[in-house]
Amino acid sequence: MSTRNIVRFWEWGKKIICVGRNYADHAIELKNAIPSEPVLFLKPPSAYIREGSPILVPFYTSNLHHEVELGVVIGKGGTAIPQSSAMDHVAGYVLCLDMTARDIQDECKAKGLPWTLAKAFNTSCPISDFIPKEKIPDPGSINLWLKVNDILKQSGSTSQMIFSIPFLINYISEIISLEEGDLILTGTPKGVSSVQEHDELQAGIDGIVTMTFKVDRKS
Ligand SMILES: CC(=O)CC(=O)C(=O)O
Ligand SMILES: [Mg+2]
Repeated sequence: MSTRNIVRFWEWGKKIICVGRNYADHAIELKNAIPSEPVLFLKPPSAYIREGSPILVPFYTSNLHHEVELGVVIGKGGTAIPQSSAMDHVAGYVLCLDMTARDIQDECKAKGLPWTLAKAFNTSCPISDFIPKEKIPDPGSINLWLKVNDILKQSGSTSQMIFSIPFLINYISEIISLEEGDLILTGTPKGVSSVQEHDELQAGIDGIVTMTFKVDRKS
């Protein structure tokens, strides 16, 4: 691993690779088929925000959704990384929100267009502090939750993921080489819902981290 400080990986401008429909209960709530292979899409590094900065509602949506997800921070790059050594490439984790303009995503799906406008806008990837790998010995068995204005909306265990973290690292790195500082969003459990200007989103991983973000509209 390099001497760069991985705890500020979001400043490096590396890739954000997102996995969709990785929890059957979420695929079902949106009436999507349960995938037999991972569904992948990308966000640009300009999507990152940290606590203290607001989530900005894009002007073109009237249905912005939260999706709480475990993010995997890559510490050592590679291509076609075998599942057996995949966890050696992980530096740590972050809690992430995959903010999604659901109305636009539905339109894109209907027209067979990519999800860029729905998923990749500025502020669409709020993240927590970096969590070193040692703090989560079993990332396949942690509980993620999200509240909107103190009301619990999402609560799910990473044990419900269809594709495990080693499987995803292998699958993604066969297609897109992974680099130090890349982030993989591993999908969201059920309970996604609409957020409005002035809402407060609080999310956490039980016993590990919490984070809070306000929703605002660009003036
Ligand atoms: C339907 C989606 O938006 C897929 C997605 O991002 C997920 O986490 O699942
Ligand atoms: Mg998602």
